[in-house]
This record gives sequence, structure tokens and C-alpha cells, in this order.
Amino acid sequence: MSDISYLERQNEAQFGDFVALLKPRVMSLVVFTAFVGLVVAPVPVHPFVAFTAILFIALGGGASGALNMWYDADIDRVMRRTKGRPIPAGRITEGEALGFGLALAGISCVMLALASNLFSGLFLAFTIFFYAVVYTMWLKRSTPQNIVIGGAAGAFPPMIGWAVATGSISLESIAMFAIIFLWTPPHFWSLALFMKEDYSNAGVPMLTVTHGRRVTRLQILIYTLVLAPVAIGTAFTSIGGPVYLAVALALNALFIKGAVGLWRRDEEVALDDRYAREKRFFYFSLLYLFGHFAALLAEAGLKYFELGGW
Ligand code: HEM
Ligand SMILES: CC(C)=CCC/C(C)=C/CC/C(C)=C/COP(=O)(O)OP(=O)(O)O
Repeated sequence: MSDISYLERQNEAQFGDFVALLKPRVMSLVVFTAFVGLVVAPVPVHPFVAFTAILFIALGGGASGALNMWYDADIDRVMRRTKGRPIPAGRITEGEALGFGLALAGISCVMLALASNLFSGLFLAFTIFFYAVVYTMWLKRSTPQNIVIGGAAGAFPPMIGWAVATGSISLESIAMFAIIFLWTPPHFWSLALFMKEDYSNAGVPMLTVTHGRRVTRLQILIYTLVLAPVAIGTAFTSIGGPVYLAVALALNALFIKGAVGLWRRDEEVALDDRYAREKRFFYFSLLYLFGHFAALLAEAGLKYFELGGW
């Protein structure tokens, strides 16, 4: 793995470069789901404990992003979407990113265990390992199912939030996991549809490269159809309710409608319109996930209000 030496560095690393290693934009939604997992749990958590726990989960997520960028420096240099990142741009060396990621991972796991409980700290460590090693180092470069299995890493955070409050796993935390797990393929494959050139240049076996657009669009539709009952069904668990049910029904109807629109034969749609639809679907996938977890938060607020919490 080639690495520029400290002396060869093209540009001086700035604080912002180390922040960029943490993938803050992606991790913002990840951390939101962890926060919701903590708040909807049936065990109240002191606000200071909740704040520190979410902070260390966020730093743990960032650490996994830094380790991902350390290992992916070679393919990031090739892909248009990622070649401006700190390591391929020569602002941070791979060794610095590795050291930063490992240090942050260790600190965040230990501090989460101390701030909440050992189980949560271990769960965070496992999640970092799953993303940095199982997904980034193994699955991503070896199978078109990479993001399906690797997607588990992105689905663990609400379970960690729940574990901070309860020290355990439950049907509800598994339901939140399942929503993100089944959401990840439509989320990512819609991006890969309009980013296909990048992945084939980098030699990464994403489904769009190995099986083409039509299979990818069919897989997106299948996952949205499997996801809908799981997401809607969560309304009937202890963390759901009428507000969540209404939001889930609307968002899943729109998500399936979008997936059907993508699945329409490519030939029927002009190229520019095709990319526009894929990009729209990708960005809607973010609203989809945020909307479900925001509705769970609203249900928790309503329950707290009904119990006379205010
Ligand atoms: C293995 C699972 C996942 C894969 C392969 C994946 C892939 C991607 C990629 C390639 C991007 C574009 C980012 C960029 O160009 O910098 C992206 C954006 C994003 N992802 Fe995912 N993602 C995954 C899981 C998740 C999860 C679990 C969440 C949140 C819970 C998430 C939230 C986001 C957000 C918020 C963005 C937009 C970031 C921006 O606007 O720059 N992703 N995803
Ligand atoms: C608490 C904790 C450890 C959370 C981790 C959550 C997690 C794994 C989120 C997935 C984020 C993501 C963009 C994955 C894509 O990696 P990629 O390498 O396919 O994307 P890239 O090509 O943009 O680098």
C-alpha cells in the first residue's frame, strides 16, 4: 500500500482534513439513529450520560470512517467522487489516518463503556470492526453483496443507543436495525447506478458493475418491497404509534413508487432523466430514513407527554 512520506506531503494537513476523515455528513444521520435508539428505550437516561454516550458513539463512527479511508486510499485515488479526499489529495498520510482512526476507536469504545455500560462499549467496538474490517477490507472488494452484508455495520447504531439505556437487545432495537439493514441496498445501489463508471475503474465489484443496471434496479425494488412491511410493522411495537404509522405508510408508498420508477426499462427514459431519477431516489432514501426515526422520536415525546412528563 503506497504511502507518501511526511516530507513528500503535497499540502499541509488542516484540522478540517482530520474532520473530513470522520465522514461527518454521513455519520450525522448514523448518530441520529443512535440517539433515537437511546431515547425510545424504556429506561430513562440522565441527560449528561446520554450526551456523553452519543458523543462517543459519534467519535466511534468517525473512527470507522477514518479507518475506511485509510484502507481505501488506493481506490479513492481512482474514483472521481473520492479523489479529493484528504489522503488521495496528499494532505494526510495513510499512516496518520490509520493512527488517528485507531486512537479514536480505542478512546470512544473505552469511554462509552465507562459512561454507560460494558456491553455498549463492546457493541461499538464490534461495529467499528465490522465496518473497517469485514466490510471495507473484505466484502467491499470481493462480492456484489458487499453492501448488503456490510450494511449491518450501519444498522447497529440504534441498537447501541438502546443498549446504552438498557444494557441489552430487544425486539424493538432489532426492528430499528432491520429498517436500516433493508434500507441500505436501495440507498447505496441508487447512488451506484449513477456512479457506475467510478466503481468499474476502481475494480470494485458493486452490483451495478457485476450484474448491470437492470438487475440492480430490480434488486432495489425487491428490497423496498421487503422493507415496507418491516418499517410499517414497527408501528405496532412498543416504540411505534399512530404518528409513526402515518409517516411510515406515506414514506414507504413513495419509496416503492420511486423504485418502480427506476425499474421502468432504461430504454423508455432519456439518459439525463434516468440519472435525475436515480439521484432523486438516492436523496429521497435519506429523507426516508430520517423520517422514520424522527417519527419514532415523536412517538417517544408523545408517550412522555401522556405520562405527564412535562
Ligand atoms: C454499507 C452501507 C452504506 C454504504 C455502502 C453507503 C454508501 C454511501 C455513499 C457512497 C455515499 C456518498 C458519500 C460521498 O460521496 O461522500 C453515501 C452518502 C450518504 N449516506 Fe450512505 N452508505 C451506507 C450506509 C449508510 C447509513 C447506515 C447511513 C445512515 C444511517 C448513511 C447515510 C448517508 C448520508 C446522510 C449520506 C449523504 C452524505 C452527503 O450528503 O455527503 N449511509 N452513502
Ligand atoms: C458507530 C459506528 C461505528 C457507525 C458506523 C456506521 C456505518 C458503517 C455507516 C456506513 C457509512 C458509509 C458511507 C459506508 C460506505 O462506505 P464506502 O467505503 O462504500 O463509501 P465511500 O466509497 O464513500 O468511502
